[in-house]
Amino acid sequence: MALPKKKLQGLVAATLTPMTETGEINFPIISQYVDYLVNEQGVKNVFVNGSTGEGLSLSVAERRQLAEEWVTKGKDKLDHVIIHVGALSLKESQSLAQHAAEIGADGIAVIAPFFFKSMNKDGLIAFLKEVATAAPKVPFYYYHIPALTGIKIRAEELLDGIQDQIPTFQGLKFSDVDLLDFGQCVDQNSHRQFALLFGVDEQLLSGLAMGATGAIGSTYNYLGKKTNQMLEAFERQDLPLALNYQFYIQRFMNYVIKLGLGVAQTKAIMTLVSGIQMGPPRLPLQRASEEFTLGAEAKLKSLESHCFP
Ligand SMILES: CC(=O)N[C@@H]([C@@H](O)[C@H](O)[C@H](O)CO)[C@@H](O)CC(=O)C(=O)O
Repeated sequence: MALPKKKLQGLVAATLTPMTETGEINFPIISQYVDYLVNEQGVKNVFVNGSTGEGLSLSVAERRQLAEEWVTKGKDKLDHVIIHVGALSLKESQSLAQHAAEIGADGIAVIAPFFFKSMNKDGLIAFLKEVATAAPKVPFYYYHIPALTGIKIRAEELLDGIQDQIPTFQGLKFSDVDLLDFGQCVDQNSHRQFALLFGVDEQLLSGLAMGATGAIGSTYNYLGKKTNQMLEAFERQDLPLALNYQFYIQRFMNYVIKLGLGVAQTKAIMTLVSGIQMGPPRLPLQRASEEFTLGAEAKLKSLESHCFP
């Protein structure tokens, strides 16, 4: 059975894909990006080519090259580099999984195919199993994000008996607000053998209370430090302080969600906070407006002085 070299826990940044003004991947930025996450945000795990990373908007060749860049530049700095290898084509997904294994990625994750959809567990498991088999020594994570895939198969149902089918299965990325479903996944995981990674950043404290073992999300790129402080407070059972951090994060997220938060806007926020140029998103997404960026900047400044004077 494939076991992670170290248990995947804590925060995992769903990385953005830096792009040049002409829409090409800006590979030289990755090295700086790794150092920023580790040194400024205290985040040592990354999830590459996911939703935030516009993975499904990249070509297979680009996805391979980007995965390689993160593994190479993250060597001896990052604890886990998880590569999302989900695709609509099983063949593409398998070739990305095989490639992830060849370059020494720490794990692979797969989203449910969302054009021709499997309406039942058996079809989805069969697809996931075929992908996992292409990388038989690499820990496998299922990426549950029903709002984007339209696949309504509950995570608790999928998890039930999954390791009998997919021996490399190591955990779940749960990007949904259904805490009943998440709670039932935790309940099934009584021996804590799987990583159950919560994916709704603005509600992470609820996920932790239900038993999340870690979290994957876009905001850990630029709010990793604050979220780590929340995790520490929760660990010490200092709930008032943990709530204070969660409310800080929620106030900001609530503000930007109302303005229309997506990958383009996350790129703008990350550029603002880190100073690293993330560039525009790839079409059909369009870059964030200047008004959005100015608003986000002002909100961050005012929150900083009000919540942590
Ligand atoms: C729908 C979506 O993009 N969800 C994000 C969250 O991190 C999300 O951006 C955050 O909670 C703000 O709403 C992640 O769950 C997605 C993710 O980890 C990924 O990029 O693969």
